Order: sequence, then structure tokens, then C-alpha cells
Amino acid sequence: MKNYDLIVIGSGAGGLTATFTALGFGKSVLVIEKDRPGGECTWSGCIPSKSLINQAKAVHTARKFADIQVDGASIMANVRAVSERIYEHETPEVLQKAGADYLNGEAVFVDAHTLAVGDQRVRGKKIILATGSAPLLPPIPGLSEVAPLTNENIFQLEQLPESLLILGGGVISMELAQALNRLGVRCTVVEMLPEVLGREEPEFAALMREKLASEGVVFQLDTKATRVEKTAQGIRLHTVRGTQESTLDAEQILVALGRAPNIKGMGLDTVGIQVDKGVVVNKHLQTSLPHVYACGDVAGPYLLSHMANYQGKIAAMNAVLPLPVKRSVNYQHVTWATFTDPELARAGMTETEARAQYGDRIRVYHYDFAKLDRAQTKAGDMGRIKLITDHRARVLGAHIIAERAGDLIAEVQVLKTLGIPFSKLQGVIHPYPSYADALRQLSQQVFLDRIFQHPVVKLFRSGK
Ligand SMILES: Cc1cc2nc3c(=O)[nH]c(=O)nc-3n(C[C@H](O)[C@H](O)[C@H](O)COP(=O)(O)OP(=O)(O)OC[C@H]3O[C@@H](n4cnc5c(N)ncnc54)[C@H](O)[C@@H]3O)c2cc1C
Ligand SMILES: NC(=O)c1ccc[n+]([C@@H]2O[C@H](COP(=O)([O-])OP(=O)(O)OC[C@H]3O[C@@H](n4cnc5c(N)ncnc54)[C@H](O)[C@@H]3O)[C@@H](O)[C@H]2O)c1
Repeated sequence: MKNYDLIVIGSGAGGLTATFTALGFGKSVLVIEKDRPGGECTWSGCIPSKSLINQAKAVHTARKFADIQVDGASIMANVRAVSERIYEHETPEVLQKAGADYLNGEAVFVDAHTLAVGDQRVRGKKIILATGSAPLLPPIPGLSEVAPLTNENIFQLEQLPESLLILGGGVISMELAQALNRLGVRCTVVEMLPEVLGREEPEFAALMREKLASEGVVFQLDTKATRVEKTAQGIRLHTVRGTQESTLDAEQILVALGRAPNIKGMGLDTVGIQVDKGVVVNKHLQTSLPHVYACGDVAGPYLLSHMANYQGKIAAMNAVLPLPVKRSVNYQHVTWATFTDPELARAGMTETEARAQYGDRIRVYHYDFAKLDRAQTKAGDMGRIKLITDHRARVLGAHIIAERAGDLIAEVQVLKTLGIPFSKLQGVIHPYPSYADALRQLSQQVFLDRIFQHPVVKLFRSGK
């Protein structure tokens, strides 16, 4: 039986990063993958969704100037072609060329160090679980019988449906509802909470919903799905809102209700690896078996590609380096973006979270892109920034809804992570007319506020 320094189970964002990190330290690494390398990001997540979003945005823009007919089949073929292009950098051959061994199959624990892959047995001094997550399918009567769409099969569609019910008003729902609606699919979003995008600053989530609604997406908020059935035309969803029952009809239904960790059939219980919402890990990403680590969606808490990368690197270093002190994860500076149009990006806390922690000493600033020349050059370009700082202008939270918000947040993220007061940005030259200049303009506001908040200036002004 072959013995490895490290066995990585799963080759998505987390597993690939862990593999290349361990290889970089000259360790022997085996990657076990049941499907193709690349994982959700490449095949059924970030990449195909962003490709669909980009094409839908092009169609939406073109429609302002001409009568455009959408060819759903070629759009979906393009989506798949983009995934194949990304995959070229992640194939088993690429992994083997970098020095890893590769086994195709499902890994099952035989004992704490031994894994079975079909008939083969392999042994690892250390093991990393990077098996990701799958769409959560709640036990709504009739749902599994109608073979619903999920992120795992929607990008394989050859044709776009005429109409689509989307269960859940989270990130997947908002990104896909807008894109598909722009491509001519009538979308209805059913969300059980009073507002969509529950992880966002509430006023920005509302702005995003209003934007999508203005484009034609229908929202049923505060609404629970109770039953699903097949009809001659497609799908009928039974819902309840308070005490009011009703039905919604569409050609197909997409389930986007959150995720469940991929752990089934791996024998985790036989070797004593604890599982709660996901695989339970400590701050060093060790599971309840200290030589077994976990990273990415299977562990959480942030189900994001860049967080899987971040954790994958730390898990691999802790697993293979004989250092006396292990590295710890630090979630103080997490950021993410929702790639709707406009994009919605967040770094750090909401205002409510910041107030709960810092009380009324926080400062809150707002910026409207109506003041930004660049935004004015594009009709209908809406945008807002909400910035929350401590009394020394250090960023506690930032929320941007705007064109390129996912990129703009990176500048805020640098200041936040390095502890640089936001007011310092006012002295940094920015290109004109750029979207990023909005941040410089906002920093002038923060800079002036700092001056006016200074006790001496306050005293002087109160004496006037
Ligand atoms: C529609 C959609 C859009 C998204 N967009 C974004 C985005 O824009 N930005 C972002 O940051 N995140 C996005 N995400 C989230 C992102 O895709 C995930 O957080 C990320 O892919 C998780 O990486 P991972 O390595 O943990 O798992 P995965 O990428 O899921 O990889 C797990 C791998 O393990 C394999 N595997 C599972 N079980 C076994 C087993 N027993 N044996 C062997 N192999 C196994 C699987 O086949 C898979 O290849 C999106 C998700 C979805 C669904
Ligand atoms: N741009 C990005 O970074 C990006 C894009 C897509 C997905 N993702 C990741 O994928 C993960 C999964 O996305 P998701 O959209 O499936 O989950 P989500 O957690 O974002 O949203 C699920 C939504 O479904 C609602 N819901 C749950 N049960 C319901 C029910 N029975 N009836 C009606 N509504 C119900 C929830 O209230 C919630 O709003 C996210 O956590 C995110 O991290 C990230």
C-alpha cells in the first residue's frame, strides 16, 4: 500500500490550493477526486454563473439599441465552453506534472490513516477533507419527484425554459434570476424571509431586490413553499404567506436554499470525525482526528471560493510543516461580492453588528454615485456606498452597490486589513474618471469629519 505525506480528498478550490501548497514544500501528495478536478467553482458555481451573467448583461445592454433575439442554446454552450477553458489549468495531467499522484474515485475511510478508493487502499500521514457541499433539498412534499434544477444541472440545460420558479432569495437566486430574466426567462423568486440576501446590509438588499423587480423579476417574500406537483405545462408550487395559501406555475423550478456538506458514505463516523453543520474543525482547521484537516465548503463557515483557497493553504501548511506552532484562521477580514448588475460587495460588519460591538462611537458615511462623473457617463448607472468606521476612521464595515463593486471593495479591504484609516485615501491620487474615485471622494468626507470631530475644533466651532 502506498504511503503519502498528504492525501487530499476533493480537488475543488480548497483541495487544489492545499495540493499545490504541500507540493511547494516538497511533500508527496495524492489527490482523490470522484469526478473531474475543478469542483463546484469550475463546473457548477462561480465560473458558469459569471459566464451566464456576462452574456446576459451584454444582451441587456444591446437591447437598449436593437431588437435582439436570444439563442439560449448557444448561450448555454458558451457557458460550458468557459468551464472547459478554466479546466485546462486543473486537469489530472496538470496535477501530475506538478508532482502529485491522482486517483479517480470516491474516498472512504477504512481506518484513521487508510482510505479505500474502489479496490485500492492508500495511506496518508495527514489527510485533508475538501469535498465541498451540495444543494440542500428540504423535504418539501413532491419536490424530489419533479427533478428540480439546482446549480449542479442548470448549466447543462440545452435550452432555456420560458419561465422559472426559484426557491430561495439568496445569492445564487439573485445572480441567476437577474441573468436568466434578462435572457427572456420569466423568473419568480420565493423567499420565506421578509427580505432577500439575508447576509447583506438590509437597505442594500432591498435596493438590489427593487432593481431586479424593475427589470421584471417577480418576488414572493415571507412566503413558504409547502408542496410541489407536476402539471401538463410544467410545475405547480403551493405556497403559504401567513394564513394565505396560493399557487405559482412555471415551466421549471430551481432550488437555491443553501447547502449541505459532502460527507455521505465517507465513513467519517467510523473513524470518529465529528460533524455538525459541516465537518467540525478547530482554529487550525484540524478535525476531531488531529491528523485529519478540513477546508472549504465541507467545513465552512464561509461558503466562498476565496475562503476555500484561504483555508486550503492554512490546512496544508499545518498538515505538512513540522512547526511547533500551527497557523490559525482569522475571519476578521472576510469579504465577498454578489455578481448581480450592479454588483453588491461587502467587507466586515453591517451597521447593526458594528453598533452592537462598538456602541454609538461608530461613524457612518454614505456616498451616492450620482455625484460621480464616471457613473454619469452611463445612463441609469446607480450606486451607493455605506461605510462604517471606528472613531479613528478605521474601517469596520463597507457595503458597495455599484458597477464593479466586487473590485472596488478590494481597495477598502486593503485599508481595513492593514488598519489604515480610511481618511488617508483622500491624499492618494486616483485616475479620473474612474469608479474607484468614488472611494477617494468619500474619504474626503471622512477626513473632514475627523477634523470637525477633533475636540479643539469642536470647542472652537461651539464658541463661534
Ligand atoms: C451557482 C454558484 C455560484 C457561486 N459563485 C461564487 C462566486 O462568485 N464567488 C465565490 O467566492 N464563491 C462562489 N460560489 C461558492 C463556491 O463555488 C464554493 O464555495 C467553492 O467552490 C467551494 O470549494 P471547495 O473546494 O470547498 O468544494 P468543491 O469545489 O465543491 O470541491 C469539492 C470536490 O470534492 C469532490 N468530492 C466530493 N466527495 C468526494 C469523495 N468522497 N471522494 C472524492 N472526491 C470527492 C467533488 O467531486 C468536488 O470536485 C458559488 C457557488 C454556486 C453554487
Ligand atoms: N457571488 C458569490 O460569492 C456566490 C454566488 C452564489 C453562491 N455563493 C455561495 O453559495 C452558497 C449557497 O447559496 P444559496 O443561494 O443556495 O444559499 P443562501 O444561504 O445564500 O440563500 C438561501 C435562501 O433561501 C431561503 N430559504 C431557506 N429555506 C427556504 C424555504 N423553505 N422556502 C423559501 N426560502 C427559503 C433563505 O432564507 C435564504 O435567503 C452561499 O452561502 C454563498 O456563499 C456565493
